[in-house]
Amino acid sequence: MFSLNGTSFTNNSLSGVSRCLTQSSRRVSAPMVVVAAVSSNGKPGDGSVSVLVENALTESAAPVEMEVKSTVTGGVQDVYGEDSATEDQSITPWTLSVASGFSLLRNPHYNKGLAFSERERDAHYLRGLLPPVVISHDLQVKKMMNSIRKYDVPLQRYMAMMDLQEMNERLFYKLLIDNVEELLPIVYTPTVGEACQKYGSIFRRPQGLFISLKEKGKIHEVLKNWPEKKIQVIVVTDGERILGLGDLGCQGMGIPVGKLSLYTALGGIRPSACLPVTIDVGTNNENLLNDEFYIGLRQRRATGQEYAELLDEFMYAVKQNYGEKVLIQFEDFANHNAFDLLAKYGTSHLVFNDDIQGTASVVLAGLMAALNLVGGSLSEHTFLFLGAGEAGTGIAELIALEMSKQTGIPLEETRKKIWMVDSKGLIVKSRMEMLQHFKRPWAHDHEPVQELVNAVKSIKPTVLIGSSGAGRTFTKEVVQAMATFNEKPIIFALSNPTSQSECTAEEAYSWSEGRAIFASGSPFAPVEYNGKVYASGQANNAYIFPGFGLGLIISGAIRVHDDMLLVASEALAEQVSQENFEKGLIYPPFSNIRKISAHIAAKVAAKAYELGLATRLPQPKDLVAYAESCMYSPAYRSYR
Ligand SMILES: O=C([O-])CC(=O)C(=O)O
Ligand SMILES: [Mg+2]
Repeated sequence: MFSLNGTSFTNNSLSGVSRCLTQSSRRVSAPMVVVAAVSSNGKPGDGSVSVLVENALTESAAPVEMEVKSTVTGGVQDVYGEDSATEDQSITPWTLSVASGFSLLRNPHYNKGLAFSERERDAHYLRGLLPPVVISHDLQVKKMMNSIRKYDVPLQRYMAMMDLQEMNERLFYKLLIDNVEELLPIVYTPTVGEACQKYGSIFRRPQGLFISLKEKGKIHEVLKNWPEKKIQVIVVTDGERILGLGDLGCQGMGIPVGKLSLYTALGGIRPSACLPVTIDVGTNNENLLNDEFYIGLRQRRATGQEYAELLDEFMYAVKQNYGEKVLIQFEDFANHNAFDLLAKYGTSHLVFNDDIQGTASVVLAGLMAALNLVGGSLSEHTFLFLGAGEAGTGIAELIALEMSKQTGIPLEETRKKIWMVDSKGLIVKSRMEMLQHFKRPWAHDHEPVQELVNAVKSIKPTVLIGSSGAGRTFTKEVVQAMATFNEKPIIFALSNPTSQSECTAEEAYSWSEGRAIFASGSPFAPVEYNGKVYASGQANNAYIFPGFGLGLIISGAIRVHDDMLLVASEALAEQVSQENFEKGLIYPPFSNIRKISAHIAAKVAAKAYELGLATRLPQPKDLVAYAESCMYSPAYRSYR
């Protein structure tokens, strides 16, 4: 037992410490959690207890350290844990794990490797377990980047990053944040796509929860097996449409893991609040079914009622375990489920489909910015999509909505400025009967047209967007056609990873004689054409979802609304500087992403308050500053 500000606590009631601190200390203003309480003399018994507290929302703000003189009779040494009670009293108030010595070095959340100070080495039984040198966090980053750069193969770099995440979480995030432009293509598209294809062979330790048909009826209990209790964001896939790579079944797990590492690095959500989930209902991928190293259920995909029941059980178990403010991001579901799931759970849960809504918001932002280069308003442009799935129709709908808001013209009319080509050609009224429901709003009056190039010549779009998942479909003829009737054709090749991109940056610039305004879903290196260097933007939902999620969390939003997507687009477009425009860029550099995310979060949160969907009251006055103050920092905490 020990006492703090006149209140006594036992080992297992440390949650009380944070409440006491929150109530009584003037140094602690935001909701705080106790993250470590240790006796500084290193022995059970009398001594002083040093308590570390930090912002309960996102493990942000430099941790406040308080020295508390007290009597420790129960041996409160080397106790680490997190209090989840600050936010939601219904969740188990205190979880603790004991780590010192060797096990502290093996615990990725608390391990600092060679950065443990002399005092910490004494206090935590680390003497002899580490070589004598003590190095700084910055030097650790430099050292790690040095060794990662020695690998020539991107997948090896990916595996080195995953190993680091398992070894020292704060070093992993500092590396990612400090070198975001270099490491994004490793932990995210395109390399994450290859990692998913080979996930069975490279799988080492679970990084998220696998919920398969075997877990039916037990999902509530399965969620309890996850070590973290205070979850704020779940990214879930069923692996049926991983990027543009198709059905990768259970091996799709790389996607939720990658997306959530960006939630932390780019959006400042604390790692322990993130839960990657893969729902395994089987796979229709014959290669995987015949692969002896495949890690998923060896059966064809369950569909219909069996599928719906598993998803339903999952959705309700999530709400039961984590409350109604947990954000569930659907990722890389096939079209036929993605739209239905969003519609079904959009009114009962805080859900967001990144491929439909996140992609839409990022593309709309790029278009808003591109208008600065090409002129005209959104409704003066004509759009043609190749691919009428989640991304294509999601983007189209958001563009139509924005046009309608800007002009007052009804949505049914603004949609007529947008055309789509799918695998059967131009979507036209005569095909209506045979069309899936999400394609129907885009069936306009026109003769049937089979080929994309003929559709381009006939519709004469000012903007061409590829969202088909099929690579190399913007041929020379297509790009040249765009360049004949547009001074500056806007061309977005959104499909991922790079192998599925509709065309390369080099093709877009050379075939349009350097006139295209080009952006792609996966990154391309700058291109030299006729002595001039062209850098293109990455129209990837990674610009939006981290800040969007942060905005929902800091406002305590209970539902996602389309107007939040529109303000997120505006916030992103506002971050494109004059200097960026001068280089022909329509997206800001990723190196500014945390600032960008804070701006997106502030606008999304403001919209949540305006719409009456926010529950965290009162509304902070300066939402940008508040968002920034809530963001997770990978700085090491000192354990004294
Ligand atoms: O993951 C990415 O790079 C973008 C995305 O959501 C997808 O392609 O499905
Ligand atoms: Mg996706």
